[in-house]
Amino acid sequence: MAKHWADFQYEIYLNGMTGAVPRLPTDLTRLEEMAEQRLGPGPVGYVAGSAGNGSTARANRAALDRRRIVPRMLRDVHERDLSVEVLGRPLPAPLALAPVGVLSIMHPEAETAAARAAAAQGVPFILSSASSTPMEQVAEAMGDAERWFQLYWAKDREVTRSFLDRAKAAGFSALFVTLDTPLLAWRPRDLDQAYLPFLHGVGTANYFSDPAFRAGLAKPVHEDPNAAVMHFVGMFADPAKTWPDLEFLRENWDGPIVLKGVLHPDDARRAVNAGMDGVVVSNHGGRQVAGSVAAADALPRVVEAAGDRLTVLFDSGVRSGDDIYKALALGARAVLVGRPYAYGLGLDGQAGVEHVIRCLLAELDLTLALSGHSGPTTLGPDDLAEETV
Ligand SMILES: Cc1cc2nc3c(=O)[nH]c(=O)nc-3n(C[C@H](O)[C@H](O)[C@H](O)COP(=O)(O)O)c2cc1C
Ligand SMILES: CC(C)CC(=O)C(=O)O
Repeated sequence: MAKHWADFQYEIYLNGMTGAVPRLPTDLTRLEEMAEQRLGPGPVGYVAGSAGNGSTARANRAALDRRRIVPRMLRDVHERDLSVEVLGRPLPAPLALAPVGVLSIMHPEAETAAARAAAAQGVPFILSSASSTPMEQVAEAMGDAERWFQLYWAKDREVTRSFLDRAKAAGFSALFVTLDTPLLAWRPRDLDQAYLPFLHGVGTANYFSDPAFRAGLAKPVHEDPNAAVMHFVGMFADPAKTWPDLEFLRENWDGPIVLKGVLHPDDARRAVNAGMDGVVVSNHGGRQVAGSVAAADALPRVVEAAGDRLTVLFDSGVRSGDDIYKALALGARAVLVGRPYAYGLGLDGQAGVEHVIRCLLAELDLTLALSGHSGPTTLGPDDLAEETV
């Protein structure tokens, strides 16, 4: 019998018999405020912030909230199984941790703690190129657990080649290429505090440890760390890239390649033509294009364009199990979650990230069961109604 993630609720109640209550809230929307009180406005502002006046991030939430679940009754849900296949891999649940850069601003154990949490719960961890921990260290902490690598497609081809080689050698099985960040967006919350984490003693050790990256520096990192950061800022992404450039990645990566940040159905068709394996329908959690379409509103059209030719994943605004349910009903195979686990990490390290994963999946399990589904595979658009205000 598959694991029932919902059992977490009775574990919490039973622990309560000895006076223990969860160290973190089980409504994950409360984490941001707690994290800000504990960790201060700079780091939490960076994590919480978004592009422009925040309208994209708000639209992400509104698009999920506007869709309502239409539960079905009397459908035998006593045995449930949340497992799905993603990119040819069996996963225990339709969830992965999104790539989030420089996690050392949240916790000293940074990506290592988050990756351990993912491994402990059986959820894939997507490591950011901009990790504050070298990818080999993160991989070692994960044993043989499922890990995927997110690529910022650098201007310097040798850095990209080096990252791909390192990721392969470190056992990352899939490549997520982020397309929506050819430049860093206008982010007022960071600009108003003049806070860019890379310049606050954090650096991005994943680049700084890379021989091809270091070869481009005039001075060693320790002699001029700010110059190294500015070199990173100038080269980590390449606004000159176009669709034919994907051939280079296809030639240099044997495993699945997923394009992250696709919102237009024509771009999904282009992904198919370029031989890609999947897309993440995402607007980067509202952090890139101010005024962008909400990710959940873009999802159905991308799903339709992809047909069965691409694995369609989803992120941007997911804060609860019912949000995951809605994204799956709109056609996503699985979802990624970003900020909630970053706050969990900041507040309680590995245990905090595990708490976030367990809350999301317990709530998903219960939402499915209470709505008449024994697993994600039977969900469809008919399980949702759209509120018109
Ligand atoms: C602090 C922070 C850093 C991020 N860094 C990266 C990154 O390095 N690479 C990337 O592809 N996406 C990055 N993202 C975007 C996430 O992968 C994901 O698309 C987004 O967080 C999803 O929205 P959510 O935070 O509402 O769940 C970052 C997001 C945040 C909040
Ligand atoms: C710009 C990156 C290095 C990090 C990122 O993706 C983000 O802050 O959203």
